[in-house]
Amino acid sequence: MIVTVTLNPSLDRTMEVDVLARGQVIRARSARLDPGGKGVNVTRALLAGRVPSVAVVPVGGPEGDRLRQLLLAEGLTVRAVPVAGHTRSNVTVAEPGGVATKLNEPGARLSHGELAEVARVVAAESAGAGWVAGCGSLPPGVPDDIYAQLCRRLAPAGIRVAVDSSGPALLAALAAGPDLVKPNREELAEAVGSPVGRLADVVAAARQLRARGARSVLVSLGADGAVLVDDDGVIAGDAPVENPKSTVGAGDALLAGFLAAGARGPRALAEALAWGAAAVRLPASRMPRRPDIRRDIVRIHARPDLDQRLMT
Ligand SMILES: Nc1ncnc2c1ncn2[C@@H]1O[C@H](COP(=O)(O)OP(=O)(O)OP(=O)(O)O)[C@@H](O)[C@H]1O
Ligand SMILES: O=P(O)(O)OC[C@@]1(O)O[C@H](CO)[C@@H](O)[C@@H]1O
Repeated sequence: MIVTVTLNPSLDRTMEVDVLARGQVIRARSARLDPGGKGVNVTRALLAGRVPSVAVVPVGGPEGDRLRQLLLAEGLTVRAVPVAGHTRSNVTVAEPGGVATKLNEPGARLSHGELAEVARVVAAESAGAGWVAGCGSLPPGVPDDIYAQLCRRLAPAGIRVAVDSSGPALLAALAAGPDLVKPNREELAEAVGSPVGRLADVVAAARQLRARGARSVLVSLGADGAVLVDDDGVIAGDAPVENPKSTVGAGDALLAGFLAAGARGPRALAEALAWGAAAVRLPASRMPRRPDIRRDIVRIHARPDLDQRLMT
């Protein structure tokens, strides 16, 4: 069982346009609504891969009701904690070739009591779970060390914690020794305070995160694939996609695939890359189902070329 915690879930509205031009009225070719938020997407991907998972989310207002309905319609197991603020709506403007521009709201403030209730539900759901994944940005009112608190609370029970976040929330989590963190290239650069232009920079930065407390670091690198730095060393890989449709949620699918495959070694990295690539071939933040996943396109590099310059 994998429990996901999304403190700042969203309704994700995606509009397809020919070209995004600032200051213009742009007529969208199509619009769709998906349930969103990083942990929510991880549970959606796990469900599609038939891996048991439950999503814990605060929900509020008509937007929160809609989010809950969409999740239930997809067949997710959801523990929705009612809150006073309204669940946010995030907008993606999708251009041809998989170029996505995202506008993410800050999200509704969570009160101290609401956060305590979410924590109570997470603790209850986590009993017997293999992993708890804390994913995404923090809404107003939530302290930066919330993921660190999660690690400290669950570690004594032998429950492993994965954190996919950015900025101060990621930095604070490191100090509590998460079993896994999944930064993308920008989040990694921000965490170490220097750019990562080559694979060698990625590896050095990932080692820094390990030195600060993370057990394993899975870095997602867009079209450049992903790198895993853990107790066993460094492995990298990629899975080329010719016609990317949408990269939104690809990092969540990657994390889901990694956890589903045991979160260690080349097999888990390969599965992660297969799930990430499959998400990129689908529109908006649709999560891949089993038939969408192609393992034959994955390339694993046990001894990656560290001089390699990153493309994306
Ligand atoms: N253009 C692409 N071609 C092939 N694979 C891709 C491409 N873009 C992303 N991927 C796959 O998806 C994974 C996640 O992508 P990325 O690094 O953009 O994650 P992210 O920024 O965390 O995404 P999100 O926050 O939207 O979930 C990559 O590690 C890779 O496996
Ligand atoms: O604002 P955050 O929490 O960083 O990211 C939220 C979000 O952009 O992430 C998901 C894709 O990974 C989307 O479903 C959602 O809109």
